[in-house]
Amino acid sequence: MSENARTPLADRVDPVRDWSARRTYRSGDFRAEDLVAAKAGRRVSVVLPARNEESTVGVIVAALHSELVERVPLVDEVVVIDSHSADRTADVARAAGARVVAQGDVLPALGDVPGKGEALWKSLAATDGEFVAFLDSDLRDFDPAFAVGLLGPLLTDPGVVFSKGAYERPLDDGRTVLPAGGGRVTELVARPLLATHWPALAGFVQPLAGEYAGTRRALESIPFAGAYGVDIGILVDLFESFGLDALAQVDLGRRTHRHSPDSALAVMAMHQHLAILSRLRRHGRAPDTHAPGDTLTLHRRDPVGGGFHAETVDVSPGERPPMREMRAQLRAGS
Ligand SMILES: O=c1ccn([C@@H]2O[C@H](COP(=O)(O)OP(=O)(O)O)[C@@H](O)[C@H]2O)c(=O)[nH]1
Ligand SMILES: O=C(O)[C@@H](COP(=O)(O)O)O[C@H]1O[C@H](CO)[C@@H](O)[C@H](O)[C@H]1O
Repeated sequence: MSENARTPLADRVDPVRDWSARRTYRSGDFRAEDLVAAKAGRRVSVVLPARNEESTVGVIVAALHSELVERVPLVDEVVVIDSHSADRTADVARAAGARVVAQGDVLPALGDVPGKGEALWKSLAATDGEFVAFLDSDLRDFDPAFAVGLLGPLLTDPGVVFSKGAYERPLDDGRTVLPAGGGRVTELVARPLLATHWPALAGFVQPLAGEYAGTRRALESIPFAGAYGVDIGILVDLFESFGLDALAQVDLGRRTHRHSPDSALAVMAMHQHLAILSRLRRHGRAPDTHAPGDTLTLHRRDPVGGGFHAETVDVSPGERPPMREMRAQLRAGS
C-alpha cells in the first residue's frame, strides 16, 4: 500500500490540488501593456474558427482589433478560419479587421475535412505567431481580457506551454439565461472521461473550453483530433508530452455562447469518446482489437406512423498528424 494510501485523505499530497493552486491564474493578473514588454518582439496570433457565426464574429474581431492590435500592440494578427460557412461570416469578419482564410484553401493538397479540428489544425499553417490563441466565434459577451488572460502565463513563464480558459457557463435556453448549466458535454462526458483515464487533469475547470493558447512549438508537436474531439485531444496530448506543470488555466469569469441542440451534442459527445480512445490506444492503455463505431443512430417518435424514426449519422472525425511532421514531409516533397 502506498504511503499516500496510508495517510488520511485530508493529509494526503494531492497533486491536482497543488497544481490548481500553482497554475490557476486570473485574467486580471495581467495587463496588455505589460505583456507587450514581456512579448519582447515575439509574434502573437489569435485564431477564431468560425462556421456560420455572422451574428457574433464581427463584434469579437472588432474588440480584439481595436483593443489588442491598435491600442495596445499585443496581438500581431487576428485570423478567422472560415470553416465552410453558409452565411456572411467571412465578409463580417473581414470588415471588422480580421484576415479571413477559407479552411479549404489551406494546404489544399492535403484535402479538407469538415469540423473544428481541421479548422484549428490548418490555422497553424495559416498563421506565424510564436504564440497562438484560439477563441470561439460564437461568444456573446466577449472581452479582450479573455485573450490577455490566456496569453499572460505563456508570455511571463517560460515553463508554461499552454493555458486554458476557466469560467462559469450560464445556459441560455432561448427563453431565459440560467446562471449555470452550460457545458453539457463537459459535465456529462468529458469530465467523467478524464476522471476515468486522466485523473491528473481533474483540476481543469473547463476541459472543453474553446478559449486556449499555446506556444507554436508545443501545438505543432501533437496531432489534432478531428471535429469536436480537438479540444480534449490537445489537452491530453500536451499533458502527456510536457507534463501537468507546463499547463495552466486562467479564470476568465463568465462565458456565454450559442448552444447546440441535444442531437448535435450527442455527436459531439461521441467525438470526445473517439478522441480519448485514440489516445488510450496510442499510450498502450486500450486494446487495438476492433475498429470503433463510426456512426450514431438517433431515434425520435414518428408522428405519422406512431413508431420511431431512426436517423443514422456518420461520426468519423479523423485526426491530423503533428503539423511539424507535415511541414517536414512537405519540405521533403513526399
Ligand atoms: O465545423 C466546425 C464547427 C465549429 N466551428 C467553430 O468552433 C467553435 C466551437 O463550435 P460550436 O460553437 O459549434 O461548439 P459549442 O461551443 O457549441 O460546443 C465555434 O467558433 C464554431 O464556429 C468550426 O470552425 N468548424
Ligand atoms: O463544453 C461543452 O459541453 C460544449 C457545449 O456547451 P453548451 O452545453 O452548449 O454550453 O462546448 C464546448 O465543447 C466543444 C467541444 O470540445 C468545444 O469545441 C467548444 O468550444 C466548447 O464550447
